[in-house]
Amino acid sequence: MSDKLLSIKDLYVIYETDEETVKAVNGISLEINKGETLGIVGETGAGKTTTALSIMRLLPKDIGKIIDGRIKFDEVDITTVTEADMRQIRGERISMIFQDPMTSLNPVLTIGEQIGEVIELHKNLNKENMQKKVEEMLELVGIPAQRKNEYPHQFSGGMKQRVVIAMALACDPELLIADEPTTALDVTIQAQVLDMMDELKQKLNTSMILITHDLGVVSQTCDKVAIMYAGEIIESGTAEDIYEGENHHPYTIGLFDSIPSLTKETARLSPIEGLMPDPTDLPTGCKFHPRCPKCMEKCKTEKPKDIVNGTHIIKCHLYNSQNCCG
Ligand SMILES: Nc1ncnc2c1ncn2[C@@H]1O[C@H](COP(=O)(O)OP(=O)(O)OP(=O)(O)O)[C@@H](O)[C@H]1O
Ligand code: NI
Repeated sequence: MSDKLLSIKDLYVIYETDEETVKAVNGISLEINKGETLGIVGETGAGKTTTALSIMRLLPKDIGKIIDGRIKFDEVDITTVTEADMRQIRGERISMIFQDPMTSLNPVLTIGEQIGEVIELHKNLNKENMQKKVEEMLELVGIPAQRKNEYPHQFSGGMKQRVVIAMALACDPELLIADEPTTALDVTIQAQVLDMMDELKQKLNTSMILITHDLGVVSQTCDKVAIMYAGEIIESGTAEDIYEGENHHPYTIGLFDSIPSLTKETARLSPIEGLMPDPTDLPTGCKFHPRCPKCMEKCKTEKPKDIVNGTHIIKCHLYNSQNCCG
């Protein structure tokens, strides 16, 4: 049975200007099956949004370039498909919630009008059915249908985010990419929106990519997790591999240590020391070695390979095929 929906193989993406070449994505591979949710986790600048924009083929024109690799969505090769076909895929089969969702709402249109616009683009409905669909979408995200005549400023941040999610789902996409969908919200509202996304995923069987800085955020929602550092996936696996597995990449351990704790008041955040490397001048060997507490001599010169143990993959010299990965 092939229920593979998206597969990315050895993808390399750069941003090229006259002054510099930013190596944003450096050889990532991943797969998502139908109905599955993948979390992509990493610090700022890791290449998460670039990966999402590559799937949508919305990299900034003339600057952002896929220089190698394949992106296959169902049977379509995203890297070579025509712009006309891509336009149809975007919005009809794949939709994306952008990193700054609050700005994706138009202040002068009602919530209902804005959801209606999305539906109109993709579905041929008469006025009455269109209104029904708008109401259905609002209720799906937990907003009473009668609020469709209100304007964005009458909604709280969390409610606006629900509207943005309703718009993204209005075309019944097979894949929803959510780029930091809750970062702008406070912690309680964040949890509510995530719970809702979790429910939607069960109900609609939509595949999802959930992008976040915070390993804690994806734990309840994701089937699989990919951890990105300097444009590479340095560890990936099922949620169980990542949250219960014994062995981890030192960077993943650092991310775990920096999850804010709600329960332990005295717990101090221990963010990973140092900064993400300059993407125009990446370190040799393992890209994490300058920050790695476990750095060995060979990490400075030799690129680590993926060490695979079933579904769990770690790119680190600490492990080899005998002792990985748990
Ligand atoms: N239009 C652009 N031109 C040049 N460099 C860019 C452009 N967009 C992104 N970059 C660079 O590419 C790298 C990857 O950026 P990307 O936005 O994919 O990271 P991210 O993981 O999504 O980070 P964040 O968590 O901050 O959103 C960064 O070094 C970033 O500065
Ligand atoms: Ni981003």
